[in-house]
Amino acid sequence: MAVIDLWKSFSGKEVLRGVNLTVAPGESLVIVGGSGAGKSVLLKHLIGLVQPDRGHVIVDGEDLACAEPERCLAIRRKFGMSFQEGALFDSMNVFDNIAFPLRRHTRMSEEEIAERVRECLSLVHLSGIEKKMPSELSGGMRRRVGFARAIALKPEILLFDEPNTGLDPITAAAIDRVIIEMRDKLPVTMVTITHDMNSAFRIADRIAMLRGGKIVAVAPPEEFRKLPDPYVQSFLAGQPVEEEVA
Ligand SMILES: Nc1ncnc2c1ncn2[C@@H]1O[C@H](COP(=O)(O)OP(=O)(O)OP(=O)(O)O)[C@@H](O)[C@H]1O
Repeated sequence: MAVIDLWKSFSGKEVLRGVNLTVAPGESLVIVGGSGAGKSVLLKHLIGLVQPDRGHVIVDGEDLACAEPERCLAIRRKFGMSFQEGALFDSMNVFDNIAFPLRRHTRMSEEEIAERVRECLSLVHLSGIEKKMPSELSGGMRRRVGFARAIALKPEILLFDEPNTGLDPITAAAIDRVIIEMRDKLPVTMVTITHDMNSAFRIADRIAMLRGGKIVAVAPPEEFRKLPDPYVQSFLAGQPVEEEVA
């Protein structure tokens, strides 16, 4: 997947100002940046939920930004998205939450769906909780059910939006282990946005920093740690800075 010279403004405010980024097949790329840097806006472009003012998002050789609406939907099916805090349907039990995309987008029988739900729950170490309601689950479990739903359709690319927000450090580390396991066990490419540098170092093959509407640094974790850029260093020291977008 590649992002080429992506620009986006909202009401005259430039949020993305020429983002360039490539993600290799099977790689786990983590995008970090201060509050308001445009991480969510960038993530929405990757999945075609937002159209750029200028630039391209290339997925398997196709330009998502130029694709016809039907083609855009087909390309979007290649993605699995894990939203902040799991974003489960509160009125459905765990089984129906994970079965939802399978019932909607495939012709699988209920038996096949049950088998796939079992497989997905097993991958996130939550076997046997099909009948539970989201309200009965802890924050970490809800995230993992969200992951199970995101992988149900066997996506090529998994997007994680702040997978650790609001979790205690131990639960956050457990979530990261599940993400790493998914990367190792599934033929999947991963893009995660986060503020959490501890998490970024655990789950990334490469870390990209978004600042001022551009990617200002991309490096594997160990190299990223040593980058001399003062902004990167203040970020690493746990002092995320408010972005000023004009
Ligand atoms: N639909 C929209 N309309 C207008 N402005 C928007 C819209 N979406 C995002 N923005 C603006 O774009 C900027 C970047 O927002 P974004 O949510 O991408 O930041 P972020 O890096 O994800 O921040 P955080 O880490 O705090 O979630 C913000 O100033 C936000 O107000």
